Amino acid sequence: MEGEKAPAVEVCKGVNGLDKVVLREARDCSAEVYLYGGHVTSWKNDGEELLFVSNKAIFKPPKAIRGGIPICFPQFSNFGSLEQHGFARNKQWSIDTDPPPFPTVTSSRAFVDLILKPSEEDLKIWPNSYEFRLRVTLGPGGDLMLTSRIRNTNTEGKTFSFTFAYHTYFFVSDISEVRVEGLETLDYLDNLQERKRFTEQGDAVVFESEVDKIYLSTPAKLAILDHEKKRTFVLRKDGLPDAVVWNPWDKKAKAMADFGDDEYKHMVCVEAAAIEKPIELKPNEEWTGRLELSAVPSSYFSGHYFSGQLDPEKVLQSSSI
Ligand SMILES: O=P(O)(O)OC[C@H]1O[C@@H](O)[C@H](O)[C@@H](O)[C@@H]1O
Repeated sequence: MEGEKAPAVEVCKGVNGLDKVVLREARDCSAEVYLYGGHVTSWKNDGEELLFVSNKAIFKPPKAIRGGIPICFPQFSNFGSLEQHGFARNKQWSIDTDPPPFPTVTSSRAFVDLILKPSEEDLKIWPNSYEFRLRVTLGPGGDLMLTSRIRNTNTEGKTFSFTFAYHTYFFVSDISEVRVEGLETLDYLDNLQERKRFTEQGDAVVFESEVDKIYLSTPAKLAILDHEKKRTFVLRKDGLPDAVVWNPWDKKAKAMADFGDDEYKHMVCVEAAAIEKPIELKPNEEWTGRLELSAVPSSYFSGHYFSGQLDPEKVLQSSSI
């Protein structure tokens, strides 16, 4: 007997009674988005979790959820006077029931539109009116797409600028066997060395200790290869020139209250971002930043991955941004 099919979009309660939206697609693919933070906390293909969320994550305002995809807006890190990574990740978002049309049509039914607007209190901290619309879509093949549209709704002719990141925590089986490709030969600012500028020397980014770097002017496509799982995450991004790579390693892990001591072994943050050149919006102007994630089997060739290049066969199988 066939059971009742679960809905493609369902609004329900998550941890601590917080509202969340569950998106479902065929083959046990799903995603979960909390209205608190407009925060994606789960993305599964074939029932397997692809994002990292800490066992110690605190699902309670005002602390941002540790893991998943926090949204950093209107400030990345401490690049300004606002709180670390801005306030969007610890605000209550709403479901946008009537979003303006999207230029690209999706064949997916599994999507949700969220919106964040400033309250009177928020305006005291950052005196700018804006509408931040976030669409989260789960594609029919299990890909996850996030589209942010930020509009300046200041009425007094005031331009504002902001920095931004999709602070994505990927689940990996063993960080010491992970490599990030697409960033080789690029310049980066090293957060561990007073944000001095260096040029990446390795043929990929690998992890043997704490890493906290902001790569500049990065390509639209990046890959994270998980050797043990033989899985590659492909990131495609648009409007987001920079990419942050972060793993806290053992010492910083111990210092974080909402992160397990050994959990650094099972996560890596690769964050599609706009940091070096802040986005400037005149009144009524809108900016769009898109991230598309897919998980594909890794290609293996004579004991080595195709270094520096993604396997075109595999990459072409997933839809383009
Ligand atoms: O603890 P938070 O505020 O979520 O930040 C986590 C990390 O986020 C990364 O994006 C930063 O580059 C790191 O410097 C920071 O430690």
